[in-house]
Amino acid sequence: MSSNVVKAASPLASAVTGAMELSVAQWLLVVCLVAFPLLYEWSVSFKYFCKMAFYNGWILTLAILAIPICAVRGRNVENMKVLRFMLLHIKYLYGIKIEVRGWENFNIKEPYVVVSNHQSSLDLLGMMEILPGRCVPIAKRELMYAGTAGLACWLAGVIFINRKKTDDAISVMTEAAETMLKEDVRVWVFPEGTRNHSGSLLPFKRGAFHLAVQAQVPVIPVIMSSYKDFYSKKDKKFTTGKCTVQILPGVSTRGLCADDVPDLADKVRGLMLETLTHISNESPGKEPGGGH
Ligand SMILES: CCCCCC/C=C\CCCCCCCCCC(=O)SCCNC(=O)CCNC(=O)[C@H](O)C(C)(C)COP(=O)(O)OP(=O)(O)OC[C@H]1O[C@@H](n2cnc3c(N)ncnc32)[C@H](O)[C@@H]1OP(=O)(O)O
Ligand SMILES: CCCCCCCC/C=C\CCCCCCCC(=O)OC[C@@H](O)COP(=O)(O)O
Repeated sequence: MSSNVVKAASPLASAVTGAMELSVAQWLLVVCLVAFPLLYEWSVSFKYFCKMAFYNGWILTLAILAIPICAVRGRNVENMKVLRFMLLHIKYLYGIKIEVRGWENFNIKEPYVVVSNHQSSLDLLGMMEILPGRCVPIAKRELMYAGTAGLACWLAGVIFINRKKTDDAISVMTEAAETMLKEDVRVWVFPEGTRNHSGSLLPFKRGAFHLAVQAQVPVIPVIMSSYKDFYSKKDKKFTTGKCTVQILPGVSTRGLCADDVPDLADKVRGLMLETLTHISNESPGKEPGGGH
């Protein structure tokens, strides 16, 4: 008898469950199709979080494609080209126009050290726009553990340093000076040592300049203009916009020794700060050196 009741109730129960499932699905659909775009347009910070989440998610996804391609060659600086070409389109997805000035300053055959300002993880876009051949960035060790992106970076020869252990970091960079010459490799360093979105430059760490002096290669400063018009982590703002990337002429280190490093670092920082101020304050549409 009781089994009959269960039998009779079960079609009803499954109908109720089905209706509930449907309504949950419908709710999800409403959230996705209506609430999400409304919230996206209405809330500047929601848009910011979505765009940043997609940025990181998309890089992690692209890395899944990049890993097998890079793995064929093993750990090799030539793999940086693969990452570069896979990342170049992201600026279009985000409506960021990048204007590069001073390309000719990269026309040096031998190795050099690139130093650039570091505002946010979006710097990756400016970096990939101009990354010279056989050039690897120096990155904090934590990035190596960023899932698929970390593995892709490792395969592309990114040099990881442990910022918590100065001696280790210095010995990795000293080794890099030898590798640069032996294997004809260029190195990209963010001498501020951390992200800085103040519109100015933090005091420079000296590792990049020791590296250049030890290898006796030029330092090429690269400055990416302030993102303030389209991106602010503090205000949770992320719109479309324009960024100017200026490559400055190389600063020679020939004949310099370790004692000259502080002056070299100060000189390069001065040049970069002047350029950063200049390119970040140009009114939109105005050409460099314009004003007539
Ligand atoms: C398609 C899919 C793609 C998937 C993924 C794709 C993703 C990416 C693609 C690749 C792109 C990756 C981009 C990654 C960007 C990441 C950027 C970063 O992580 S920035 C953070 C790390 N970088 C740095 O920190 C570099 C700058 N730092 C330094 O140069 C530092 O000096 C140091 C790290 C070497 C040491 O720092 P610290 O422990 O703070 O000590 P200091 O006070 O700076 O130095 C102590 C003294 O030592 C002297 N010194 C420094 N270096 C050397 C050296 N090489 N030789 C001799 N002496 C050295 C220094 O001058 C100090 O002495 P003093 O007397 O005070 O001058
Ligand atoms: C399964 C593990 C999942 C891990 C998820 C990690 C999510 C990260 C995903 C993608 C990585 C995007 C690569 C961006 C490269 C830019 C790196 C960057 O800008 O690092 C910051 C560093 O320069 C300075 O660090 P701090 O400002 O000192 O802090």
